[in-house]
Amino acid sequence: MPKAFIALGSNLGDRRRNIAEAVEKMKRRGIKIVKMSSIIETEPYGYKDQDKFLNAACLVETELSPMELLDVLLVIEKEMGRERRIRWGPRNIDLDLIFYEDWVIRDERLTVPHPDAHNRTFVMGPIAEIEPDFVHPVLKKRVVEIYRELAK
Ligand SMILES: Nc1ncnc2c1ncn2[C@@H]1O[C@H](COP(=O)(O)OP(=O)(O)OP(=O)(O)O)[C@@H](O)[C@H]1O
Ligand SMILES: Nc1nc2c(c(=O)[nH]1)N=C(CO)CN2
Repeated sequence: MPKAFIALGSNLGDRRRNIAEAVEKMKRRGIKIVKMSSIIETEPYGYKDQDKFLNAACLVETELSPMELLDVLLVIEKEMGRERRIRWGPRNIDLDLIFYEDWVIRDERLTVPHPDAHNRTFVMGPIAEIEPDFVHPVLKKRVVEIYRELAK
């Protein structure tokens, strides 16, 4: 079954509960959670004037196509009442599709690998924790190496 990595983030409301709820919702929609990273607290990236985030990542298995998987993630965000206001601003839940197998997708609705993931310690750290040897299909580097370079 195809494998994908999903990054989760929350900086509004009960952050830990929001992450747990999003994971439950993915399971209920038939997405198999193979590995779940630790949940870490991180300083806001991009738009800095906001509260700290909790971030995590999971490795999933799914028969959904990348676009179908994205749609499920967007539905879950919507069900959880997420409102889109500021780019890179506060949110109760953010679900990003980071990798889907070793596919490279450049569609107007979906870019995989996520185009900024390699610049984010809060994405590379959790993925490196669960699957350090996974190779970024564009950069051709292991995620643990990308993470180490970011953390320097
Ligand atoms: N790999 C991806 N994962 C999630 N969304 C994506 C991806 N590639 C493109 N998108 C598109 O991005 C749109 C906006 O996403 P979102 O509001 O979460 O952006 P953001 O969280 O502010 O920024 P970022 O994606 O850089 O974290 C989604 O509706 C989706 O169509
Ligand atoms: N630390 C951290 N910063 C962020 C995050 C996030 O998940 N974690 N998500 C954002 C939305 O794109 C913007 N900034």
